[in-house]
Amino acid sequence: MRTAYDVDTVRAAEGELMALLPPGALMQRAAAGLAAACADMLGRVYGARVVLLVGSGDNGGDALYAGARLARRGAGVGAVLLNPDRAHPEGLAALLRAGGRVADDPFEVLAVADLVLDGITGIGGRGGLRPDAIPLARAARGSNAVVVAVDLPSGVDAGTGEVPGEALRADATVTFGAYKPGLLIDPAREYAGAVRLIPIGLDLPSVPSVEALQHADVADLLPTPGAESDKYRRGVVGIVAGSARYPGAAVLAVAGALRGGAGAVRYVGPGGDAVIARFPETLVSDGSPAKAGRVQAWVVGPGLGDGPGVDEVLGSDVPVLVDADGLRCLDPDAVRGRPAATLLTPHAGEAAALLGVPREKVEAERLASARELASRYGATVLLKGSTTLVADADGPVRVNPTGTSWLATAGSGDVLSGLAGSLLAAGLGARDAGSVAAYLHGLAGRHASQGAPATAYGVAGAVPGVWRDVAASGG
Ligand SMILES: NC(=O)C1=CN([C@@H]2O[C@H](COP(=O)(O)OP(=O)(O)OC[C@H]3O[C@@H](n4cnc5c(N)ncnc54)[C@H](OP(=O)(O)O)[C@@H]3O)[C@@H](O)[C@H]2O)[C@@H](O)CC1
Ligand SMILES: [K+]
Repeated sequence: MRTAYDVDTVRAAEGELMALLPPGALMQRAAAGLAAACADMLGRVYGARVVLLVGSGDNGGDALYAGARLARRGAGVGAVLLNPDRAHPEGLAALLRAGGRVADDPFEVLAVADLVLDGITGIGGRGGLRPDAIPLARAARGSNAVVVAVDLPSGVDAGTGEVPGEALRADATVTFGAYKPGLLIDPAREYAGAVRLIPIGLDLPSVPSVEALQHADVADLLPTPGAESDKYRRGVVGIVAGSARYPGAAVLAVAGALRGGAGAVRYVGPGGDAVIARFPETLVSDGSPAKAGRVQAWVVGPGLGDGPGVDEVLGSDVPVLVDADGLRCLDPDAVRGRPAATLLTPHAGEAAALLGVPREKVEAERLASARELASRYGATVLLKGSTTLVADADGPVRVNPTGTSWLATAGSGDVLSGLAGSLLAAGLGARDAGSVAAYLHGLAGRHASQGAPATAYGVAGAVPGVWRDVAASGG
């Protein structure tokens, strides 16, 4: 599991550790790791041209000490001090002692740099880059240098992944002690590039604020049929989807559900013929969900239009996944009062409609939006996007690391809802079902596309191969 901690938690752990160590020791650990990472990226340190962008806090101190280490190995290091009176004094002294210097003309040195270290702000930064820093960040980005962010790309919000103004775009970020949520959640994540974590000995709590499943975690969660399992014990998932206008959604949701580990898939709705034509193993009916037979979880909504079924399914006593058209007119009290789990799977536009805010606000504030929805509805919320989030009202939010922009294709969400519903029916809790489904779906999207456009049907078809790969990595 990859874990990320909010700023207060990191600072508290830092405080505890600093009390046990000689002054400055922690910053030296950070700077040593940072300098080593820069040396790796440079290949050859001797003769390399390194520029430090130095703000007024300890983030700038890290950059100065790392610059001193690189200068001692023969790099030409120039520091651009955004606020000369407040640059970290010991760090600056160390740089000058090692042969580094303060740059006279920032743009001149940036134009010829091999590597730029962004030490403008780290976890203490507030409110995006300030006007004096913006041209420097742009010049760094516009140069041929490798741009390395110290702890975080300056200008992004460490705790939320929000980017309140302009921020520096890095090729890589070297972060200390723990990932911060902003390194995993868009839009900030996009600014970080490849992230490298330098352990500095922080003692962090067992519960993070954000976590990302890795292959082995997913392998442990995948349902596997026992020797005694029959189709009913493996779980039956019911799909209420499709309409005369959108029959394909029914096929795609069923396609996802058949790949998700449930023992059987019941389909309820007007798309039965299309479903059977593709998937003869589906149990189809066109009456009401209650008459379709027992299921262990329901999926309701993909391509449903104004079709019936949402209220009836929400009135059942099994886990329910609500997607797409099912999310329109959702009554918070009806969801909150349910005796079993509810998993809502909106994209940003649907989440915005549920929250009564513009879509842009949800896209800019993904973590807060997912949490707010989860809290209003007393449900688990899977907010789709390039970094899909799965949130409950409290507890760690899961962020999916496998997404690909090729998944932004028609019908892809229908496959995801079927897949997640099937995992619910197989017995996974809503958070696990949502995050495992997002993980497999993201990988399946990558496999199906191989760098070219993929179809939703192709994504569903790629799930078994991905499942096998992931399962093979389990312990
Ligand atoms: N935690 C750990 O375990 C370890 C932490 N370490 C390091 O310390 C870093 C945190 O250092 P920090 O607390 O000094 O804050 P930091 O990020 O340098 O910024 C604050 C300064 O910036 C200013 N400022 C604010 N907003 C701004 C803006 N938008 N644009 C420009 N300036 C802005 C603000 O001053 P202001 O101008 O607002 O008065 C203040 O002076 C952390 O990220 C890591 O790198 C490691 O060394 C060791 C282990
Ligand atoms: K930084």
